[in-house]
Amino acid sequence: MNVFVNLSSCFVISNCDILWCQVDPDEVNALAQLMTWKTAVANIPYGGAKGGIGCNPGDLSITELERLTRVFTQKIHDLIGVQRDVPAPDMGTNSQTMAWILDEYSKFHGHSPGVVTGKPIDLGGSLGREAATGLGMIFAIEALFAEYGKSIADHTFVIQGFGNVGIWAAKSIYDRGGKVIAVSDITGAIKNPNGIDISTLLKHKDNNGTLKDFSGGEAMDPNELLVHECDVLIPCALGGVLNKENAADVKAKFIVEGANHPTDPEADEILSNKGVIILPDIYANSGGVTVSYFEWVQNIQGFMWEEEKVNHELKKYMTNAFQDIKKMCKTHNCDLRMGAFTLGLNRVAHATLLRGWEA
Ligand SMILES: NC(=O)C1=CN([C@@H]2O[C@H](COP(=O)(O)OP(=O)(O)OC[C@H]3O[C@@H](n4cnc5c(N)ncnc54)[C@H](OP(=O)(O)O)[C@@H]3O)[C@@H](O)[C@H]2O)C=CC1
Ligand SMILES: O=C(O)CCC(=O)C(=O)O
Repeated sequence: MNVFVNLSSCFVISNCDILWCQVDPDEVNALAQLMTWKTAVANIPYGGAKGGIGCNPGDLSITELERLTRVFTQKIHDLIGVQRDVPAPDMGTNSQTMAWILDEYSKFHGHSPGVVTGKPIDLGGSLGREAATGLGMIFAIEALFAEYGKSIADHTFVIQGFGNVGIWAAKSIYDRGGKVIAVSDITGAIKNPNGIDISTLLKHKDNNGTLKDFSGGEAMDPNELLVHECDVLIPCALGGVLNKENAADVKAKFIVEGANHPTDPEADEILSNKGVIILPDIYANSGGVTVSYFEWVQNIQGFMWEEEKVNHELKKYMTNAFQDIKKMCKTHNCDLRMGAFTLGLNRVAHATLLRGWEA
């Protein structure tokens, strides 16, 4: 098994999200960098980091996963800390993983709820964290659609990935009257041009662990999903899924990057030339780390916020970040991805200069 961790340097405290999936050091390095720009765009006092283990959690028993997580924590416990680096869940990890990290870390350093975020509520987790990345994306889409006088209910959506991010995005779209017309997980894809009943699909996935054989939709080729006719495409699974092989065939008018780096640079150019509007990952999926920051603040305060307050603050951060990105786009006459990177880089550069680290 290939076990590694990459923790990047930070201004205040970095945020080391933990992936249990197929990973390699270059990819984790790139993801750590993305976190740095993401936390700057979100305007929260974190840097960026990422750690991962190359494994398929689906192949491991619960006790194997626990042992793996505890050994991983034994290797990194001196690198993380409430005021140093705060791990959070990412692909293939969840609140249970965070509970094991917290417990193992606490054996070395004493009980420290603030050392991880995305943990179970009963161990000091934040209300609203589980939904935060998906819901944050919805606030991002609403901020974008407000520019066109449109709403979620006017649009059709296709979602790749039905895990933490995909599920909460689908639920939030469904609750607002939007039509999710196709979704996929690792086992396959389903479509329904009239809109999938997401609450029934969730029960099906809970009971069967897969989208397969769902009676409220028709099976479709998962490779077709990304180029399926729709208004908004939301990749919420792997990186690099939009590439030069399929970008020209994408029919969506908007892409909202729930996954990290789902669009490779060649695809980005092809899609931009086609006039597709992309809400970039470092903004679109920043709701997760934003509520992780709220969780850490609550742990330090020793005070739990109501879910309404968490969601209200999340909406404020997502809306403010969108306005800040738009200002960059206007100033530099650029698209949203360039606007978001410029915003993030400028904030990091400004903080660097203030600290006297001028080269
Ligand atoms: N969790 C978070 O807060 C954040 C996550 N992200 C990013 O969002 C993405 C998803 O993360 P998250 O939801 O947490 O991960 P999860 O592990 O909860 O879910 C991943 C989903 O992707 C599906 N999947 C895996 N491989 C494929 C494939 N080849 N084709 C289609 N679907 C596939 C899985 O299928 P199955 O259900 O069958 O296993 C699962 O539904 C990742 O890129 C992650 O880095 C970004 C910001 C925050
Ligand atoms: O910090 C978090 O809560 C997780 C965020 C995350 O995994 C990401 O933004 O890629």
